[in-house]
Amino acid sequence: MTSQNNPQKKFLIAFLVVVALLPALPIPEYWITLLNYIGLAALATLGLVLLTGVGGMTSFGQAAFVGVGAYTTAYLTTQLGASPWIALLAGLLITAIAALAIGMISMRLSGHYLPLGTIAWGLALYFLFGNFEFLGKYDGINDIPALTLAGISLQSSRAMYCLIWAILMVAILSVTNVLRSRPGRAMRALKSGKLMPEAMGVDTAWLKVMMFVYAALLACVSGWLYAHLQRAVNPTPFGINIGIEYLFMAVVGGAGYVWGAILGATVFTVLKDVLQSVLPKLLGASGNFEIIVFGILLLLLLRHARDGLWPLLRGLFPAAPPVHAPDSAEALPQRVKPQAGALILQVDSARKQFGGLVAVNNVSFDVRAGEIIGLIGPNGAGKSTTFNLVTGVLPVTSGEVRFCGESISGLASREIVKRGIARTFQHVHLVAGMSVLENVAIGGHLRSDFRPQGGIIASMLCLNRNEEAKLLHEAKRQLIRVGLGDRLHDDASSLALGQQRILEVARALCCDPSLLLLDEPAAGLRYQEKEALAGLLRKLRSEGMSILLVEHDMDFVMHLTDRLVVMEFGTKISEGTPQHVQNDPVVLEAYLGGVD
Ligand SMILES: Nc1ncnc2c1ncn2[C@@H]1O[C@H](COP(=O)(O)OP(=O)(O)OP(=O)(O)O)[C@@H](O)[C@H]1O
Repeated sequence: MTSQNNPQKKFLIAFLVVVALLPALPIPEYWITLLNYIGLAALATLGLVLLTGVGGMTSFGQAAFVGVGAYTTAYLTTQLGASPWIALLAGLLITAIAALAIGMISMRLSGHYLPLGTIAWGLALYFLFGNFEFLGKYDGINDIPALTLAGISLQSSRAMYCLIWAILMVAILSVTNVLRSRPGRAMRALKSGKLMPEAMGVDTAWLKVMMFVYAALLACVSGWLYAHLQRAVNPTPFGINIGIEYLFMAVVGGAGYVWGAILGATVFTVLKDVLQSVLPKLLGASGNFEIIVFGILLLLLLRHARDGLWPLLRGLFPAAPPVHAPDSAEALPQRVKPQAGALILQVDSARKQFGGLVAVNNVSFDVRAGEIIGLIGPNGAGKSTTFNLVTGVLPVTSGEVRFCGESISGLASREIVKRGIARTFQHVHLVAGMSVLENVAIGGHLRSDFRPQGGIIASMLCLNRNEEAKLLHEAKRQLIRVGLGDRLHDDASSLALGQQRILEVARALCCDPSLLLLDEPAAGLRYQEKEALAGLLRKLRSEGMSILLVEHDMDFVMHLTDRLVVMEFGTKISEGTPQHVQNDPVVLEAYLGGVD
């Protein structure tokens, strides 16, 4: 541990001591009960932080999974006499299966269809609880036994407080561990869309389902605790309006921050409690007036503090230490690179039609190992479309793309990067709020000992230290290689555009590619930045890297590339050395409208 993280550690220890000592202090029972409900709500909200705040997937159905946990233990303990701890395992299993099934359908929805989908299954589960005879219909199930742990009864609310907050702290720690590791970096990358994470080898659809299951399991534990605290369940606390309340807590606390779950749950629960007792007295009538106040507060919050309250308070607390790369670590395995001059990429009569428009018309060219090839042409010539055919963003209409002799036509981006083609983007795709080092580490997503689910579980339990050390060390090595070794811990979005593009090259290098594909790397760069980028690409070529770049900047490509492929109206019109292309009348005609 460095001295840098000592204040953070001290703050955390102080917080944990306060949380642990609270039940021993002469605090009124009422406050302990309120703290219990805050803890339960924070646990369910933590799942939404992961799902909505980190992953960008809005769910109104979180309360339904709280219900699954609560009803499973209520039924098994009262009707079958099962131990509550066995019932917890059963609840987790049922939740995992249900969330897997629901997630596989709803996580594929995008835009407003996803929240609508979550409302649909949230309502469905609510009515299921209320209509099954064996679950007591709308009356629910009573006489749920109190929990016992190692022979000690947890009947009192102070005893339940200890269990609820201990579980909440473990959950916070597990989510924090995940978010600071390989699968967590992929999760954090999801918010900006799936294009970049898929290009780094992330199976985004599966990762979203895993996040959904993780969030549902947290809700299930909250429901299990609720049932044994309340000793009775009915469908009301698991309805869609409570799902909206959890979402409200996540937004109020700060949907992108794990500690925002506790803050949001505290603010909401306390405010609701106060408003429910004050407003009827003030207005002289009974009713759910607090909902009107919450609506107004939410509007004000979204207007003035979109990221919730936690970012406003965060400055008062010591910052979390940045993720560090170790000075030495075992090297990650590297693929065997093709011999210099070997044919690695063959674009063979590739054609792409968008309806009646032929964007790429039977284009053929090759790339050999150790070459820099430029793909140029006027606006609308079909360069980006060709780039997308090679990187798997678009499928070819006809023709073939082969990499190292294997056909890659029709493969998804994440399959193509697996084979050794890594890319950068015309409009840089970096994860804001994440350090330069962690952004580059996303490139090493596939270079892991763990498969996706295994990776999440290993990260939760801190079993991934060795893997993380190797990965972060590799990211640091690539950053030093491209000349950004002194910016490791800066926020990636604080870099100048030229450095951001170089960062993208480092991230692509972290994929261990045989071929680098760069989409307009010089776009928007100043002269010195272009010089620095060209110098880096020459250095990579001298180290044996093959590079294919799409570019508009003639000066940049003429001084850098070994060969150029020129396109116009979707067709290849010339190919050869920069000198040859520069003097080709067909090219001059395309660019300047004639040799004169
Ligand atoms: N998804 C799409 N749907 C329909 N038409 C498209 C699509 N993508 C590209 N096109 C069309 O295909 C043609 C080639 O576009 P493309 O973006 O590949 O050209 P480009 O050479 O990269 O141009 P620029 O240099 O301006 O980016 C254009 O006429 C464009 O409008």
